[in-house]
Amino acid sequence: MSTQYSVAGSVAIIRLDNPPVNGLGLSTRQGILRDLTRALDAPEVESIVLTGNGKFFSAGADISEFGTSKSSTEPSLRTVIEALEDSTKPVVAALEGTCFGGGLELALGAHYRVAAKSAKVGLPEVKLGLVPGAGGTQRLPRVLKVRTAADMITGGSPRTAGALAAEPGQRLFDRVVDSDTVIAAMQFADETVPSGKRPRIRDLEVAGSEDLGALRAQLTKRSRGFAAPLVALDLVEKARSVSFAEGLDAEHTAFLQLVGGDQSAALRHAFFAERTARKIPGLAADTAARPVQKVAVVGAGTMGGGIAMNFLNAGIPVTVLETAQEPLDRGLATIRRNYQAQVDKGKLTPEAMETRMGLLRPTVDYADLADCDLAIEAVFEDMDVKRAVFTNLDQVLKPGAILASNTSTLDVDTIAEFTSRPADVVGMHFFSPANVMTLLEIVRADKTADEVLATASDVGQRIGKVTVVSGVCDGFIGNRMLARYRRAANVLLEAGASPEQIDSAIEGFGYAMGPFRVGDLAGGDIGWAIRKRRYAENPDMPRDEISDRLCEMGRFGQKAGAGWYDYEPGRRNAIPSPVVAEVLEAYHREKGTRRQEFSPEEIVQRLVFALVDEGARILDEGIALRASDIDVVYLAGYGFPRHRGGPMFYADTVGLATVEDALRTFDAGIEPAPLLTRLAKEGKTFN
Ligand SMILES: CCCCCCCCCCCCC[C@H](O)CC(=O)SCCNC(=O)CCNC(=O)[C@H](O)C(C)(C)COP(=O)(O)OP(=O)(O)OC[C@H]1O[C@@H](n2cnc3c(N)ncnc32)[C@H](O)[C@@H]1OP(=O)(O)O
Repeated sequence: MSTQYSVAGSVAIIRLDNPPVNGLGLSTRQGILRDLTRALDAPEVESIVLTGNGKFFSAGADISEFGTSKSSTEPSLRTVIEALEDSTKPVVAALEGTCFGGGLELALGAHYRVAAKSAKVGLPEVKLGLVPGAGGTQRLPRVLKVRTAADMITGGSPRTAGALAAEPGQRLFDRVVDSDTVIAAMQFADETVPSGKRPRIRDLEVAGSEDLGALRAQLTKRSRGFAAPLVALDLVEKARSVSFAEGLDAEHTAFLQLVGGDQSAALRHAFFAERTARKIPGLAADTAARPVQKVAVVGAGTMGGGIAMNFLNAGIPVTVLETAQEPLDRGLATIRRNYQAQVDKGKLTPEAMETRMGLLRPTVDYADLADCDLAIEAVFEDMDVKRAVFTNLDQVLKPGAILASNTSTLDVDTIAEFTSRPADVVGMHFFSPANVMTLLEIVRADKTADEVLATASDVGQRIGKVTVVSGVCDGFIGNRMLARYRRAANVLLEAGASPEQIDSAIEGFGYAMGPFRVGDLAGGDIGWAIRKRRYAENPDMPRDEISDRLCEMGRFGQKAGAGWYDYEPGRRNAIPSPVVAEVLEAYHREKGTRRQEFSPEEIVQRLVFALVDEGARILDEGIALRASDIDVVYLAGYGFPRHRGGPMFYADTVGLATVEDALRTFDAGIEPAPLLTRLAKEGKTFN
């Protein structure tokens, strides 16, 4: 059983002990009931303390049990919670570390709660496409302001016990301490708990009548088809209008409906996929990451500055190198300005900002990098420039240091050959803005050593990134698939669809922005320059005629006040453009083609299945280690709707045979990826 029982004086202590996070799986639920019975039967025991292991009270229900018989095998979590409530001896929950989901619901079943001020409590079920399913929607509004409870349940973000205890009228915590929480709970049980009094949250009324209309409007606007937050809000509002028992039943019904649905399956897939992506199969068992205590960043531009901030935020000293003092000063000023903006918004204290800036060492001299354990190059995407940088790094860095390139388009194998130590070279592809985007592609070159790969992955996680290993190919995983996605959008445009039709269809699927609104945001000038260079290098290359025409008109997007859409001065809302409409009409007149009509469903299929087809090729070539890694790349780095699980998971839910058939229909000239065809034929899935 996954609990430990002990008695100190007249207090029984039930300690959850189910590594790694005290998930409330069946064995833990059984252990709590067994120990509770033992405490109730022990004449020397007058009160009971329920606690965790210091780092975790509990991370909630065992998510891996959902979909198995264990999750609905008694004792259910509700049964355990009701047993605590009905205990004839007072139960005090001692909350330390993380207390999430079913873990908080368990604590709400205790008669009293003593928490460490730093304890983090939350109901993150919506992030899994669920609602709290063991009374959280009905108990939390009885001990906090309804709006606070609603925000926590519909948003899923945790709060500290210290912050919640400061809320006027809160009845969630009976004590919040800075000292040892279990001892404080024992003392509370011994000295403060009135004999015989065992208050139950379920007997309280929901206090206050705050209007939740504004929250509902906000959730509705942001939902983009994602159901759980609004279902959760309905349940919180129900807590005000029906009996506790009725509310509990409504919650249980809602939970069962959501846990059996596609959106929760997708989000649970995403949760585990991100954690699986950290694991690199095939590494030698004794592979250990090298220590990284000092980092160098070469290039203080937008990417270099953002990359440096990741390490400064993690308390890791950074030496930033530029070729000359002026760009170096400019880069440092940008970093300082970014931190100041966070201070101005109250997201960072001035002291923390100065601490981070104090870890930053600027230089124009490569010799100053000699003591760094990892150097990350973030300079112009030109192989000659990379050669110069890596030649210098190879000359100055100490043996064992790791040389990483942030390149998003160039061959890391080639870059490795610029050095005398190709085994120490790896790609670390950050996404802009590098201090904000969570995805980090770790690019494994042919000669990259196992421990270098492990180190890059480990460092990525230390700075809070979602890391995915990619092999070397043009665009690695994400950008290679993006090129297919954009091509599919252009094919639709050339066949007759408008930018707004395409964008609104994919945004209805759940993307925050469609490809043309993204294009206007990013700006069309850089892409145009790359296309012109490639046209010159390869005259037979098919032209992106419509895009080229808009660029020739100076319509580079928001920065130019016009692009695929028109924009009012100083505003960013995209307005369908008569000019673009005329460009499209002229294009079809010149081609002698009739504009075709496309349903939103077909538009979505064409764009998403193009991602799937390229993902299948990437998987088949071994560029990606797992289909779920591809999903992680698209969820963490490319705005794929999280409640769809990623392109490969989505294809699994649609059915690979359906995907293959559709691809053949859209373009008879393109043979779907062999892996896709093979799996479809065998009735299998990617994940
Ligand atoms: C289909 C029919 C089903 C019918 C069911 C009927 C049953 C009805 C009863 C309903 C009861 C509902 C109870 C409740 O309302 C529901 C829940 O509690 S859902 C879970 C809510 N909790 C969460 O979402 C928290 C998820 N975890 C995290 O956010 C983080 O893990 C953390 C807790 C903040 C810790 O972060 P880190 O320290 O970074 O650690 P990791 O994230 O790397 O995790 C370490 C390790 O643990 C695994 N893990 C974490 N949380 C869970 C979990 N809740 N369940 C299972 N496993 C978990 C994680 O995957 C890692 O594993 P590893 O990669 O090391 O193998």
